[in-house]
Amino acid sequence: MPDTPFVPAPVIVGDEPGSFPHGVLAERHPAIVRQVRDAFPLDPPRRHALDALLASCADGVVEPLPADADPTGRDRDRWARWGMDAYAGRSWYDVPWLWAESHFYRRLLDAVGYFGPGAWQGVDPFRPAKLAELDAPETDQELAALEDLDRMPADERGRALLHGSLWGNRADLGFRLSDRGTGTGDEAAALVADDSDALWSLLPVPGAGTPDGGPATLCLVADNAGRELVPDLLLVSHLLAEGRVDRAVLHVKPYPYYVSDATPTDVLDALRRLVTAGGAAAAHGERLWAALTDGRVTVRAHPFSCAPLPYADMPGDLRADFAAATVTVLKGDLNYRRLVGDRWWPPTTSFADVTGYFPGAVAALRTLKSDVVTGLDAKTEAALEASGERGWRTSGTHALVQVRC
Ligand SMILES: O=P(O)(O)OC[C@H]1O[C@](O)(CO)[C@@H](O)[C@@H]1O
Repeated sequence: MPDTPFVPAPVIVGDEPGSFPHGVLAERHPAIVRQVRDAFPLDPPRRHALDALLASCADGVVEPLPADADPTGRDRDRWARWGMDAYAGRSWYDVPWLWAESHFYRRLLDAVGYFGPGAWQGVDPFRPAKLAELDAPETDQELAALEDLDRMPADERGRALLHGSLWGNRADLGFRLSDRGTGTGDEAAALVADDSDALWSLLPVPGAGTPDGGPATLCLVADNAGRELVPDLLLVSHLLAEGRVDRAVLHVKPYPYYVSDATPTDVLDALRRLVTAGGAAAAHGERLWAALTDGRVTVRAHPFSCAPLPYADMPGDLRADFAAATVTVLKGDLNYRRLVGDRWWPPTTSFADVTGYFPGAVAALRTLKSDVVTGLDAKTEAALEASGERGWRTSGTHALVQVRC
């Protein structure tokens, strides 16, 4: 914990035209609604509901969830606890951006009938795009590259797979057998912070023992399905194979979220993709299949994974899960925003300080796709600002590995 309390920076809201958050609310969300409307032969009630959401995105206010928002009413209660009463009736642009974005996805699922009853219950509106990504020829190529990876020394292979998982967050598997993939070329230069040595030291090979001498458990809080989840699974498989972890808990979303976020169904799709790929990819898939079967790997879809709140507000059972892990690795931009708080932190704000509340060791693997960043040294920040690259915070061209032990 920090010795001196730090002053939280302002929470990000999307009220400034021309800003990145404003663009997401004003342009990206309507585009997502149109994409979903075009992807399915939805019936008139659902098309009207999507049109109403489109109108609301343009100039509307946050509305309470309808009485039939979910069959049990439990999700409605959760949203009440998560701030609905405070934000209902206010403009999407005036409430915390994280809250507004998360709520948008909840409304979208309502509009398409995801929570039922009816034929559309449980139909993931983003599934066609997720499956197309898994079936893309690029995925074949990336899985084929695993054959060469298998011939590398284990440490090098581990680093390549870590970078694959990291850059997979840009939907770009990074374990290609080039300088980029192994982190010694362009992609290494694109790292604005790199604590990967600290991460490896938390998960030593057997014999060196875990820091507390007990079995090593990895919590991996996944982000996107498809071409991010595949390298995440490969990394877990590698860590199991090397004995660096004995168990892994994979946290995914309980329902479709932020377009491509992974759900339990997406885990099964990715696993099947590996198992049926043949060669080295299938060996990874089979290892994971066995580990799921005997309980060394478990999948959790905690409701808080779709909460519009920072992890600082996590409930006790989730806190206990993370506390029991040797290290919790959070993937992606959204998880990073929730980990450090979706705030206008000065980039040199200490990552250790802002994550001091998190139970146990924590690592972030993220490409930068929003304004939030912490833990940069002053030299790196100055170089990025001087580079003239306006989008370094938001374009996904830069990445970070940050660890708080
Ligand atoms: O998939 P990731 O890495 O979590 O990124 C999602 C990011 O995309 C956005 O939804 C829009 O760019 C951000 O708000 C969010 O942080």
